[in-house]
Amino acid sequence: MINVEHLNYRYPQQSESELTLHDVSFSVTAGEWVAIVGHNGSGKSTLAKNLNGLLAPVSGKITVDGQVLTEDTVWDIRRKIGMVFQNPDNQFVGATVADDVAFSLENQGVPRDEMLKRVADALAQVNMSAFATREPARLSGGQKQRVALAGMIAARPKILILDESTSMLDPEGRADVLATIRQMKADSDLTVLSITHDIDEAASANRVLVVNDGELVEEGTPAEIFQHGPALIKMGLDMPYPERLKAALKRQGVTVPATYLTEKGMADWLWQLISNK
Ligand SMILES: Nc1ncnc2c1ncn2[C@@H]1O[C@H](COP(=O)(O)OP(=O)(O)OP(=O)(O)O)[C@@H](O)[C@H]1O
Repeated sequence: MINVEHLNYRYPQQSESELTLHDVSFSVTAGEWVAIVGHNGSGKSTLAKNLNGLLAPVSGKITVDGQVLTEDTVWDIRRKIGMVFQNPDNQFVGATVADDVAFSLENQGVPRDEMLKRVADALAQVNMSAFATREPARLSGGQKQRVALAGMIAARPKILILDESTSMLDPEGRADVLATIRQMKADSDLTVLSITHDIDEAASANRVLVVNDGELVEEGTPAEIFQHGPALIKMGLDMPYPERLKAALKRQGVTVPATYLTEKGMADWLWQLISNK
């Protein structure tokens, strides 16, 4: 669904010898959920903006749903990609929350009855029905992120790119959004690319890509990547709780399993450890 080959990108004010993205190549198959992690400033947002043509690379090739990204195809490609940014303020166009969620549907020429239904359903999914007639600018950061996501649910893009779009939500809100995305994936063959510092969001992905200083340095399943323990912090991820507990036990001289443990796995292992004493 997404294919990136030898992508190089520099901002106009950078010198010829500098690159913000350096020789980045990866593929995402249809229906896959890929998380992109990396420390602040490593180039993740720049990569996302290259994917939908908001920024044009120095060199390299991007193919989205079989179309090579060029000046001629950029509008077609943008229609297939729904993007939710960390700070959705700049994305709001409607006078009310409902207008805003409806905006892309109007552009797609969706009939009015269906549009109203899709908007109501999308707002219900993100628990924002009560805010339908409010002004988007007056909402809290987390509410804005929910509305931006509702816009994507209603628009039904083939690809959803989330750029730290759960960062302003509390843990419960984040869990709700992840559940909503899982539901969207179950309803259609949605491809998801999520840029995140949140370990639960990364754990929801099929695959994790690690970006460091503009280069793709590693990729693996969440379990493979999480085994890095404390090094995860350098990768821009918060360390998962079982890994933090494992590190603390190891410091106390306890022999801990080398494999990645989920919270349930950790509870089972601890139970066994205590039972054997
Ligand atoms: N508009 C811009 N002009 C010039 N340089 C920029 C611009 N936007 C970002 N950069 C620089 O490009 C590099 C990569 O930034 P980018 O926002 O892509 O990183 P990121 O990994 O998404 O970071 P974060 O996790 O903080 O969002 C940084 O050094 C940043 O300062």
